[in-house]
Amino acid sequence: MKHKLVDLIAACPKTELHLHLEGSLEPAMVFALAERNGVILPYASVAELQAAYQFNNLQEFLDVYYAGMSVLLHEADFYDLTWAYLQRVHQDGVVHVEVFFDPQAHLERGIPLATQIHGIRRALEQGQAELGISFRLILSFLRHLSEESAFATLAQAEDFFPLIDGFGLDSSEKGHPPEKFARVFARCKELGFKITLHAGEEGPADYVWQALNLLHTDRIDHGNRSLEDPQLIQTLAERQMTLTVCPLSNLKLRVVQQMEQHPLIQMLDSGLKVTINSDDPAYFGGYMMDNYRALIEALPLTSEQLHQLARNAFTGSWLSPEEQQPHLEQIDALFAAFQA
Ligand code: HPA
Ligand SMILES: [Zn+2]
Repeated sequence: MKHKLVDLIAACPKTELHLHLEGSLEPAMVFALAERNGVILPYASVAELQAAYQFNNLQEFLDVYYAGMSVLLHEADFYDLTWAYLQRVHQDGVVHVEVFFDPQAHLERGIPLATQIHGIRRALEQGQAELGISFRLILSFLRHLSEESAFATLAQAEDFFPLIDGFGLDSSEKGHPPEKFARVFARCKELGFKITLHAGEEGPADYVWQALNLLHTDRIDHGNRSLEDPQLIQTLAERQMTLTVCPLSNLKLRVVQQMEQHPLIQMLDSGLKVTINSDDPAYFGGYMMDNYRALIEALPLTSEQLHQLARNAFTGSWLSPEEQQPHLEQIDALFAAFQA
């Protein structure tokens, strides 16, 4: 039975709404780019690097994540990274992606924004043309840095506004609440951009409240700790706020202790609009279908719940209703055929 549900979701068109491009940097590519760019790595082999992928919390992961991206120097590196990701998720039936990149982490290393954006966009446009994968690109601010740094990055991004679809907030959550960035995100919204904020991954439910009511976010990334606050659950459900949940990430970063304990079904039963995403697939053990497979294995998910998850990914995306429609029709037809 479970394998039939896996086959069903595999056949569906899927969208990924929570993906850090730098988190799709596979160990083999770290080594290939290190060699190409003459970067000396503190690891002797792919296996040794992979052995470092044991995390007790978000910060332990972030330390390895920022170290890993030190091999990204040239436009071609950002292109190769993004193109490898698109080719990989094409195999998983992903037809639309809304991906983050972390420009401050590269600017700090002296990599110009133009280098980053042109490499990423070249791959995204090729993915649209050759793989039929539509996309949105989200510039994410690092919350462990200051709001001034975010404002400076926004100023640098001005020349590239036509190439950017929205702004995000990621990195070390605890001690860096959304309110720290209230002014810069107000400016992003004034400029007409969508925003999506990591909140309630490790940080408290109050950070999710701030993201909603103070920053007027268009989406919540993770949001797991919302479940600690019944009033917040009700508000998120009433507003049909999209939550981008990342099951394998949650397991690897110990947001949940076992996949069997993942609160996904509780979230669905509470009326929350949740979606399935891979976050940093090179570090957390898998891409889109690996996340679905792990959930289907561990939880008593019904086909109705999977249908809801598949639809939420599109209705929670920044595609127009007209762009969503054919994908939703295809999903509905696949589930109707399954249930018949
Ligand atoms: O899961 C994450 N949380 C916060 N920051 C991040 N940066 C990359 N991945 C993550
Ligand atoms: Zn994330």
